[in-house]
Amino acid sequence: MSIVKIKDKSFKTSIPEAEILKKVQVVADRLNKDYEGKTPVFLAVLNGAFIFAADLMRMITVPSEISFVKYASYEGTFSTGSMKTLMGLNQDLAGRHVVIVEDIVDSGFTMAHMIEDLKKMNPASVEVCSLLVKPGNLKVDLDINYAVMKIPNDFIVGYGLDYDQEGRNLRDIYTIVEE
Ligand SMILES: O=P(O)(O)OC[C@H]1O[C@H](OP(=O)(O)OP(=O)(O)O)[C@H](O)[C@@H]1O
Ligand code: HPA
Repeated sequence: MSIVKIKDKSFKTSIPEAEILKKVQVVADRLNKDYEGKTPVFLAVLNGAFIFAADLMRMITVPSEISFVKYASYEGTFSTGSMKTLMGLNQDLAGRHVVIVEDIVDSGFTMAHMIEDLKKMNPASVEVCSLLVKPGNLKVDLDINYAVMKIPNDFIVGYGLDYDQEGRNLRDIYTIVEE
């Protein structure tokens, strides 16, 4: 086990890269079977999903497209507190089979919001493919058809996920060490 320090916190190895890749392959195999003949559009959510998306897409063998989208927050200028807007989507999703590629579903609010936004565009279907899910922290009712791994509620970094924007480049996934 190795320990890394990022800013004021320490993290220990919890899921090595080789194990992650084996599990991503299992989900990629399912996607290849389920989306045969459908030419899905994968929508990867920046920033966190960039590494997962790169590995997953190289395991996808059916004809498909990928786009990268981002939620931009505008805080403090609305009476409701904060509002998030989907950015970077520049293609018509009407009638298309959409697969959202996400690094983590934690409370589930981001995914619930995104599914709602996408459904307004009349896609043929919308499914979620998330590297990680924290079932113990879900605050909304979500159907995550393609979850690579389920993990406890602890804060994690690495393989695209950050702590205060750092640590995304770590190859393995690390869990916070409570002091
Ligand atoms: O289920 P939730 O509680 O909504 O949390 C999950 C979201 O939080 C993280 O994104 P973040 O806004 O930190 O941006 P990032 O991808 O740039 O790190 C992560 O990438 C998910 O999109
Ligand atoms: N780590 C990093 N980013 C996150 C997490 C986490 O555990 N949950 C939601 N975004």
